[in-house]
Amino acid sequence: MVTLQLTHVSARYGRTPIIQDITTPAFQGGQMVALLGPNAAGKSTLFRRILGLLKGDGEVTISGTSAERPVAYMPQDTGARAVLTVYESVLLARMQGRSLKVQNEDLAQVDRALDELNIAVLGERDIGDLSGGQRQLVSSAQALVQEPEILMLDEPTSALDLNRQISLLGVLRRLANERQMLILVALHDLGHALRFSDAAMVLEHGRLIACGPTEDVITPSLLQSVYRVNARIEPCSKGSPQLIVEEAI
Ligand SMILES: Nc1ncnc2c1ncn2[C@@H]1O[C@H](COP(=O)(O)OP(=O)(O)OP(=O)(O)O)[C@@H](O)[C@H]1O
Repeated sequence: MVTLQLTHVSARYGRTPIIQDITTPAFQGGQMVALLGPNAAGKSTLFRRILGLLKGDGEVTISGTSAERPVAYMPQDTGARAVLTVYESVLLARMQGRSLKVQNEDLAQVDRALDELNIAVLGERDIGDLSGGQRQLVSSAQALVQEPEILMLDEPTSALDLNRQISLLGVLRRLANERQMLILVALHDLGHALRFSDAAMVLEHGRLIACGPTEDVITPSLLQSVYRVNARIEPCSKGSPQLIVEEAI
């Protein structure tokens, strides 16, 4: 099974340190891990460091994989401008790093990714003509179609309506289990993190200040000190934890 572990990981832009000394337990395939923290905490920077796009001290250890490209990444900026249809753009994402010849399996995986995300009807549309939310779902499909063992998504729900936010996170949750895929997902909605993720990591000013089972990590005191809101967490009638925000402080 794939695992990902960070040991004293740092990253900088030029001379400015952004991420500092991050050490995590070994996250495993099948887990959904929420990457949390306020704006500018360093979430996207940590993704880039894990991908090897940024250098820095420390070790990013990925083990238990035989794939040449075990990681797929959906960046936050999904400003797609190429003149491609949705189907072509997802197929192109699939073919990155593979042989040039498109096999039936590649086409089947494109259909599967579009179906999973409920966007098969958009297949023939030009990506440049899509709405922001539609484009964001296509970006998720572009990452998913690569059949990664580790899937990293940077705020994949930020442009989606409520139905699609819940649907997407539910699909990801299921796929993590079915494919024993490790999903790392940056989220601003802590209610979604509570509902869908097994574990959470919280960054503040580039440092990891909490990491563990989500319900242990998202507490009223963390909400106060890191997110600067007064909030409480109460079970809903079905027993799952709900976040109730009272005020910004
Ligand atoms: N290319 C860059 N060059 C220099 N500084 C950068 C660069 N990209 C990001 N930063 C800085 O690094 C810090 C962390 O940014 P990052 O995008 O990782 O935060 P984030 O937690 O993903 O934020 P958000 O929730 O707003 O998306 C910020 O202060 C940002 O201004």
